Amino acid sequence: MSDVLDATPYDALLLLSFGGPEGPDDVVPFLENVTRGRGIPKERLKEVGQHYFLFGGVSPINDQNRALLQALRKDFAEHGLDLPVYWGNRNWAPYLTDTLREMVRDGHRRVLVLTTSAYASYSGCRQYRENLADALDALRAEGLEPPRTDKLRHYFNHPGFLEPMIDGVVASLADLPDDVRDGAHLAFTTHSIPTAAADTSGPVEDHGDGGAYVRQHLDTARLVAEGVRARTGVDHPWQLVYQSRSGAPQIPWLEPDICDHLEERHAAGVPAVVMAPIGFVSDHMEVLYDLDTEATAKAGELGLPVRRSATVGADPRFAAAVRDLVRERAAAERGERTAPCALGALGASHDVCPVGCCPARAPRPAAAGADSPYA
Ligand SMILES: CC1=C(CCC(=O)O)c2cc3nc(cc4[nH]c(cc5[nH]c(cc1n2)c(C)c5CCC(=O)O)c(CCC(=O)O)c4C)C(CCC(=O)O)=C3C
Ligand SMILES: [Fe+2]
Repeated sequence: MSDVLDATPYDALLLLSFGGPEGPDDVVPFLENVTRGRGIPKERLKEVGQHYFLFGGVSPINDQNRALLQALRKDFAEHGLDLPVYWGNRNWAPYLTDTLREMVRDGHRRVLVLTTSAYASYSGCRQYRENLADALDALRAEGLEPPRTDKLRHYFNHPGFLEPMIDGVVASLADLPDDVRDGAHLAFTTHSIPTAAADTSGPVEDHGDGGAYVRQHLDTARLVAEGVRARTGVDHPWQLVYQSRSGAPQIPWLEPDICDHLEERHAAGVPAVVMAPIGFVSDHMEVLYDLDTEATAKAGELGLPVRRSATVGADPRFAAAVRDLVRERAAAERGERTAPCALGALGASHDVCPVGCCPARAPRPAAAGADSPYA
């Protein structure tokens, strides 16, 4: 008997991502899409526009998602998982609403959603769910019956997400000069968010003290550091630090920033640092500019050797992890008992975001959660 993976009751997977510009003319409209109603200072927007122009106005994120799409389709086909995979973005073409419309026209009624964000937080989870709700509303307004959408759980602690990052850090360490390698510290980086958003991230019982956002990242960081120690035999000191801060300066965001951290490590006599962007799924613009350009230039001024390790991108192990998450969720929806795969101290996170999970500053409808207005 050939192995067939049952995705029932789901009939399609939607890869839901951020989106990014694909040429100079896209940059300003893209930034307008991202920042609509978010209160980002004009100066910051000009600055971030320059980051994109430095790379010809092209974010690598769309090609990275095309590669992930291919990796998922290949993995599913090779493992008997008959589930078509679609791709839509929050902030740039292919837009989520257009993709969902195509999915409905293709007859899909039960859609499983994979976001390119592994952790809890308003920006990394609920905002995707709000945009999903907007898209479902748009379809309804067009007279189409919106499909039911469910979101895959956070995968920060899935081995298929961790293992490629462990490889990445090991490779970056190997790339450092021999005389500084063993003394290198690891700086695990993620997107800074307002501390108020961090403190209310995840389910209500996790709120306070950085919330699920910080706790999940600390678990990922520890698992990667342990994986690296198992491979190299060296216990590299590590810290979780932040990057890509925006917003008004008087509002507190998570700190320290990677650049301040590099300065502090250098002053403390640390001989080298590997920057590991565990907060991101691919080497997109926040990685290419904020780490490879800005933080690397800062390290250069200090004379501190640094390397930046790779994100998971389209690694086949990540694609296999997605297949595992689909299998697990489909079985759970069918009422079967499953053993969710998750490492670390926190265990597998919830399948359905509960009421009060990662609340917005101004409440808006969100799909694919316990407070969803949709079935
Ligand atoms: C947690 C988080 C993730 C990780 C989870 C996930 O991946 O979703 C993430 C990813 C990304 N963020 C991205 C780009 C931007 N984020 C911005 C602004 C903001 N991000 C925030 C948070 C996050 N962002 C926040 C709290 C803001 C402030 C405004 C607000 O409260 O909404 C801005 C506005 C300008 C600026 O201020 O930087 C831009 C252009 C891109 C695309 C990169 C590319 O093009 O390759 C990606 C993948
Ligand atoms: Fe962002």
